[in-house]
Amino acid sequence: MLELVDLQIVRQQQPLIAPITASVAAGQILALMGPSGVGKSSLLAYLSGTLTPELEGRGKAVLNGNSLAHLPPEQRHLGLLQQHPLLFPHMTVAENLLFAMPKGGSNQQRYHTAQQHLQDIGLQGLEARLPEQLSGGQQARLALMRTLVAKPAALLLDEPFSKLDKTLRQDMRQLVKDAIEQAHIPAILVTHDEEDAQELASKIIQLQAI
Ligand SMILES: Nc1ncnc2c1ncn2[C@@H]1O[C@H](COP(=O)(O)OP(=O)(O)OP(=O)(O)O)[C@@H](O)[C@H]1O
Repeated sequence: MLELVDLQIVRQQQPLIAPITASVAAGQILALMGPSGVGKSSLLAYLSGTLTPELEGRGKAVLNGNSLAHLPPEQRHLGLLQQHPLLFPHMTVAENLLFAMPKGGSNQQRYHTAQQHLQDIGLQGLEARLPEQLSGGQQARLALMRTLVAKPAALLLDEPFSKLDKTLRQDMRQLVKDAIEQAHIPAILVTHDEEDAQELASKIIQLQAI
């Protein structure tokens, strides 16, 4: 469960948005919508501990009983998916997954598990390729899987479908929805797309500028 209490983004002592309060249960998605520049990405950055120093976050975020503000970013266990797939360009498809997978077990076992994950996202046989040798849709699926194998406690999705065409977008939506339900973790989706929000989210918040 992820609870947000009076979250706000502030620039030079001036709040940019009206405070938001919401809770997101495991397996569910909260969508944040609102005009460009209102502060949607900044809210996600505040949660993940990567907010630019020019901006300040206020309010409380509690993930499974732990206040995020009390944890350094690397201990928050948040998975982040963005518009541009986050993949190491010099690593193969398999290496990208193996890097993110929990350590332990034999190399052979780990490689076998990675292969199964690749099969789940239709990338079987592409283990040895570099990310640049994948299509946009394949990269998006690999970036999603790479985030999930790290077993995040919650997912932050910042316009993750906006680079995909209509059909791929539909496929990715379904994949993300199923993955969040299966991993049983809460997620926040930032989007400009009404359809994304309607199809995925159990709750939609329109951020209001002030
Ligand atoms: N480094 C910075 N210094 C000062 N202001 C910044 C900085 N980065 C972002 N901002 C401002 O913070 C506000 C919120 O930006 P943010 O990217 O969170 O908006 P957004 O709602 O995600 O926009 P979009 O929908 O266009 O992606 C904007 O007004 C932006 O100009």
